[in-house]
Amino acid sequence: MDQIDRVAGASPFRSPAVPLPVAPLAVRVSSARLTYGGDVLFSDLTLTLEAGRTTCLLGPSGVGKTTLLRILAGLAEPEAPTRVETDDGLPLAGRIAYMAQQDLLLPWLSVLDNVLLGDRLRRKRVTPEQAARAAALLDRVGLAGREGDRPATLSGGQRQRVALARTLMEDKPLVLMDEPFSALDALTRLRLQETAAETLVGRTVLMVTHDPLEALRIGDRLHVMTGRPASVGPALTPPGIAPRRVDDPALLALQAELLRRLAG
Ligand SMILES: Nc1ncnc2c1ncn2[C@@H]1O[C@H](COP(=O)(O)OP(=O)(O)OP(=O)(O)O)[C@@H](O)[C@H]1O
Repeated sequence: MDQIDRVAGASPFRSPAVPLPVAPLAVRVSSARLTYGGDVLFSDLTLTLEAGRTTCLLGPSGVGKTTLLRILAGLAEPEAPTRVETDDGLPLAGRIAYMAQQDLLLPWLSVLDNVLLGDRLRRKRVTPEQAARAAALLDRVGLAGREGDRPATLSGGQRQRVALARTLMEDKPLVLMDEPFSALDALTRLRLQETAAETLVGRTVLMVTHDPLEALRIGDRLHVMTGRPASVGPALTPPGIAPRRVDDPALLALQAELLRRLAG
């Protein structure tokens, strides 16, 4: 219980969240259609991401959650009449931070340089302020002191934390995360849910997860995706502000409802 109380309270990582000035952005995917080899994965699927809110997407393995995320990221090509729209009418390109299921760290770069990868790819000079922010994020994900190490010397969970720090480092209004905490032990997972919730305040986030309690802790809108062709069910909206306590009775009641929806 002590440990649960601790993770339900203040974050044990030392550095404060780094507030980033981005305007909230609402995004809507509608009439989405995608087929793989004649198999209709989804047809006429709609999902709305409210501005500045965290939407969690759950559903059975293989239903199409990653594919939907990849459509938003511009990495999968949907078919007509799919529409991806933003409330400011501007394209999404260049305004997305994407954390894939695989950590996608570059093995020849240090941990710190992997966190700074976005700026490197944009060929921008890394300022001392950015390097300090990257180091602070590594501290927040529990990797202080590992800045100079290569990814190969880290465990799977540590690599996933570097990928999370890299995603949090990106100053983007839309953040897409595909099972970002799946490789972590239970307590680290709870702590990093808090770090993500605190650091992503004000961003529009879509997070895929298989963990109902995780979705209830940090999601504002929870959707279950089911069926073939798949559809996205109505939102479940946990009360209060993320990160919510794991022992909140309201969350436990909603968890039962979520499991019912997952069971179909
Ligand atoms: N590039 C591809 N070519 C052909 N089929 C694909 C491709 N990508 C995904 N699929 C198929 O589409 C379906 C949905 O895959 P997707 O990865 O989106 O599911 P998911 O819900 O994210 O699953 P999981 O929870 O296991 O990650 C699966 O049947 C998968 O085999």
